[in-house]
Amino acid sequence: MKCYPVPRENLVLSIDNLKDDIPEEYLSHKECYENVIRKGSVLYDIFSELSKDRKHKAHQAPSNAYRISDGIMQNVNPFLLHFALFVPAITNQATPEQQAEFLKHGFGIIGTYAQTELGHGTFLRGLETTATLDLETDEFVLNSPTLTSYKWWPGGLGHTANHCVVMAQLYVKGKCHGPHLFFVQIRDIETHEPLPGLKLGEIGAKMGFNTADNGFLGFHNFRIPRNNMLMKNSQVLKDGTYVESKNEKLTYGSMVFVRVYLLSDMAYMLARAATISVRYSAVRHQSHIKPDEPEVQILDFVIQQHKLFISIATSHAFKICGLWLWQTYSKVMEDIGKGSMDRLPELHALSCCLKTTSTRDAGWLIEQCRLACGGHGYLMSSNLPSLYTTATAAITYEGESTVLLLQTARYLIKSWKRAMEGESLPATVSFLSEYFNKRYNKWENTPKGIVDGLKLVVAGVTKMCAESIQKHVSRGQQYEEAWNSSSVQLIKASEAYSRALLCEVFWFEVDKVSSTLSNNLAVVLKQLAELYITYWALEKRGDLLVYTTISKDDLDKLQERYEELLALIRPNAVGLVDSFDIRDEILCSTLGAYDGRVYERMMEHALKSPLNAETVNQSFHKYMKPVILKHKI
Ligand SMILES: CCCCCCCCCCCCCCCCCCCC(=O)SCCNC(=O)CCNC(=O)[C@H](O)C(C)(C)COP(=O)(O)OP(=O)(O)OC[C@H]1O[C@@H](n2cnc3c(N)ncnc32)[C@H](O)[C@@H]1OP(=O)(O)O
Ligand SMILES: Cc1cc2nc3c(=O)[nH]c(=O)nc-3n(C[C@H](O)[C@H](O)[C@H](O)COP(=O)(O)OP(=O)(O)OC[C@H]3O[C@@H](n4cnc5c(N)ncnc54)[C@H](O)[C@@H]3O)c2cc1C
Repeated sequence: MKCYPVPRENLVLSIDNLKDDIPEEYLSHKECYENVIRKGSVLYDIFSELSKDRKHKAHQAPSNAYRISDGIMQNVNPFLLHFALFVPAITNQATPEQQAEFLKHGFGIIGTYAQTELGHGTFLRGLETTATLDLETDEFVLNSPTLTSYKWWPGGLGHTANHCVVMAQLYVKGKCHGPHLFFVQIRDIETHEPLPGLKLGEIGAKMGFNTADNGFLGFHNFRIPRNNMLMKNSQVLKDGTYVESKNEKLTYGSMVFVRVYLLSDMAYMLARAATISVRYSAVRHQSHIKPDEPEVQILDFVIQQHKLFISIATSHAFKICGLWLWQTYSKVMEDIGKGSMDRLPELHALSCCLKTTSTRDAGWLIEQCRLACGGHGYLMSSNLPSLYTTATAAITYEGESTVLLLQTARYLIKSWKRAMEGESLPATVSFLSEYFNKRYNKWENTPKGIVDGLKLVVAGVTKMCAESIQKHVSRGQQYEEAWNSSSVQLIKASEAYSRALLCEVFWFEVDKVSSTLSNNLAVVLKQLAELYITYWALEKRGDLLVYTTISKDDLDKLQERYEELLALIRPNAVGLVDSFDIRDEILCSTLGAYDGRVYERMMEHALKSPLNAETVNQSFHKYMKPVILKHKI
């Protein structure tokens, strides 16, 4: 076995057979997959060696290896689900004995997380795949009773994984106990052939994520040992006794893990887009500001700064909030390990709204970065289109955004009711109890004043939702109907909550560490945090006018301060994206390379197009010429 030393960027990126002769965009769907498996297998080999001396920890922060693969597999790593969900699901949901058994082959197995079905993605209690206990043989029999019950979407399922964790409805002695997780081998380790009783395949081309190998899987009387049900939280004994979990939602823990991660993931996606677009904007000269002076860097247009600097600030906001949320997650997981689940609802609510806001913001901000680069941003070689399609997939996967915001709203409404009954609330929602005391406080045009104002918006909108639900109930609707009738406002409450959280955590975490930083760094970080908060105060000025005492004059002053901040950040803009420290081989962009040789790189890349291999394409003689000659006058 060829052994690699600990991979560092320069080592991994120096491995020759990890480079592409032909840009990925010129390969077929099948060639793309084969190419990414070729490269992914080299990386998988390196990580396997690296990880041999490390036990699979339940919740390990993403190593920078995850980032290196971004440069090598510009689209998506088909092994990603193995690391992102398959292993965490086992370490999070299986007993220690099961973990030892299922993970004994280490990286000898490649897994995925098979939960979504053709007919159900959001409503997990509606999943149709069944796992029925056979007492006589001490096995579960897995079945896909309908076409809609086929697993559909799991990454790596089509042709890569040989194992998966399957979410299926547990049936014991004729009784359904709801969705549970099962460890299932789906392909022969040696031949990679699908095991008998399975129908496996790939779901076809997508708008992006095309090397993720998302697949489908159908079961026909497929048998697994009873011990293959992940039994950390609930158990099925040999005699068929079902032992309930202390909290049935613990089964959903793997999804919380990824949602928490995605905040940091989006920070990195945005850092790449900001690096590309800001560097390009420093190179690109176009038009004049003063008619009698040369064409300017487009970065000198204030509106260009308005489009781009929010992405720099947002990347830092997501990074800092991602660390904060990760610490919360780790603490809650530790508490659960000690038997306390008190903070699980709070963690679920936080992860739902922050995952949604970070993925949505990453999507539209990356698109804004692309548009700010004009036509050249539309080239695949800029890497902005791929960043966009990869980031926006996250708005849907791991919990569709609308659905997750409604989950957070559920928590806000519960918290509001507790606040109105005088109960004490967790720190992340305690502001709800202070609404009536602070509603008419004098507005302060400071970052803290804005954060307080955004919290008043959350409380005010939540109050309005609670009143709306009550109104519908008093008119005869059931609670669930009243909830549905109020859902437009409920989404608004969650969105406001998420924004207030991001502003608060960003500002106070930066403020907290600023005394430990060099003065220059502290100044610039605070400028970014203030820019972020002021940007969103201006974006949400309508809500602030309704729920706080902010005045038109205050808003005018905020607009002035915002424009001052753009000017203050302008001299450091290129330095700020350089400080993301993303090397060219990972940035993969003709527009964003560190040396600024944009036009030369664009031409070099264009000449790699297969169409440029000859001056006259054969289609001229085969198709065009006969028509031209026929109609030639
Ligand atoms: C090469 C080296 C790599 C190294 C990598 C390292 C890791 C990097 C990872 C980061 C990148 C990740 C990239 C991933 C790529 C793609 C992955 C995509 C995977 C998927 O998409 S998996 C499938 C995801 N599917 C979902 O999220 C489904 C969403 N639906 C649900 O969650 C539930 O159905 C829903 C909507 C919550 C409703 O469930 P239901 O049972 O109906 O719940 P109720 O609404 O009735 O509420 C009941 C009650 O339960 C609470 N609840 C619900 N969910 C949870 C939860 N997850 N945790 C805790 N509590 C939960 C809810 O709050 C309610 O509580 P009440 O007290 O209010 O009753
Ligand atoms: C790129 C990608 C990778 C994926 N990888 C995986 C994977 O590895 N493993 C896996 O198991 N799954 C995976 N998924 C599936 C993903 O988790 C689901 O697509 C997601 O959970 C949404 O479910 P759905 O697509 O069935 O949409 P549905 O649940 O059908 O929702 C469709 C729309 O209906 C509305 N809606 C649904 N429920 C409600 C509600 N309660 N209230 C209000 N509106 C509602 C929402 O607007 C929603 O957008 C992946 C998906 C994508 C796009």
